[in-house]
Amino acid sequence: MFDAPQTGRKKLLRSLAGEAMEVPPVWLMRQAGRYLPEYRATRAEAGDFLSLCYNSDLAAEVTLQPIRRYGFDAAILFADILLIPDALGADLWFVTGEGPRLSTITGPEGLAKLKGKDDIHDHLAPVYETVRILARELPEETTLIGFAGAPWTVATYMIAGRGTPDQGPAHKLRQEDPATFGALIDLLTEATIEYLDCQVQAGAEVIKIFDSWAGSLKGAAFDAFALEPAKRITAELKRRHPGLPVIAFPREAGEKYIGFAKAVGADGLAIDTKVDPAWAAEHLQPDSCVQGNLDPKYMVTGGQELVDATRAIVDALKHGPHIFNLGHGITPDANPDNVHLLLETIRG
Ligand SMILES: Cc1c2[nH]c(c1CCC(=O)O)Cc1[nH]c(c(CCC(=O)O)c1C)Cc1[nH]c(c(CCC(=O)O)c1C)Cc1[nH]c(c(C)c1CCC(=O)O)C2
Repeated sequence: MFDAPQTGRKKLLRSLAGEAMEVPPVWLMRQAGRYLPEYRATRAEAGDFLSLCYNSDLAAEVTLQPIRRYGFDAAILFADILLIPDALGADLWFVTGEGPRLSTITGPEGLAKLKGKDDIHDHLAPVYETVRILARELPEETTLIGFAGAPWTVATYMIAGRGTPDQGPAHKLRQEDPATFGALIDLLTEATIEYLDCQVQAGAEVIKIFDSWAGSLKGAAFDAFALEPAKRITAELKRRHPGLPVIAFPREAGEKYIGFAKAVGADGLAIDTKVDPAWAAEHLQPDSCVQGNLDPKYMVTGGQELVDATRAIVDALKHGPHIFNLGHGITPDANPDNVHLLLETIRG
């Protein structure tokens, strides 16, 4: 931690290597999204969200749009965490205004219908091609982030067949049929390793693991199904690609954020809006680069409140490695001008 400055290296990689910076690197979750008119136009051209994900040229185009408009320090591959279940054979579709729908897994028969961990690549080839295009086309100072959902979060959608407020169906399977549940987590862990390995081979420089529903796992279940899979994925990716930086995002982990990055072997830890940045500086930054955590609501409302909240986060985290981001994705009702205000506040 706190290495000597490595000028010349990309800013985001310097933060992940442990360097504290006066002006932190910045990117936003969902920075390519519906709040941008150019995204809405490209999405209309693609037809629907999934067609956009699997159209390499258009997916690369929407990834580049926020980089052109704002000059963020990182671009994140445009794809979705649910492409893995799609590749494994769980039919996936999106209902406009509602969200994802998939076939459900309620027992061993549902699991048996899925493909193996090595049978996903034909389906995911367009994603790897998107990464290759981006590796060629991004400005040299911009870091390319690849990603996947964490096994638990992806499993919650595969088991319920949709998003759920409390991940109830996944908790039920976990408790009532631990063999099926455990086998699903193992399959997802192994498939995710192969998927992310291919993203890195195609040119992704950093990997982020999104565990959006980690907070609904408590105690030993958190350790077994949020921490352990992230640790397995990180260890295997780093074995295959020594030096690869990994960012973990066990959203709403609360006290369980403490020690998570170290236990997993992650270089960065993304924090949600509920975490106090001063607490993160004290408890999390000694172990890892901290990424976060402005409330996305400020991107809708803007003004002096946005400026003050942004400065408070930068100040609280400036003595250690920090990547500025939101605590969750930017929303479709965000005002694109507020992103300029955010960047002026951070960069001066
Ligand atoms: C749970 C989850 C999903 N997807 C994702 C998560 C984990 C993070 C989180 O909690 O937000 C992650 C995700 N989704 C998307 C990305 C691309 C990278 C990025 O911009 O951050 C990433 C990293 C694009 C997307 N994924 C989705 C959109 C909106 C699609 C559109 O209508 O154009 C985008 C830009 C769709 C999506 N995808 C998913 C849902 C529940 C929805 C519907 C909700 C919504 O419409 O906002 C599953």
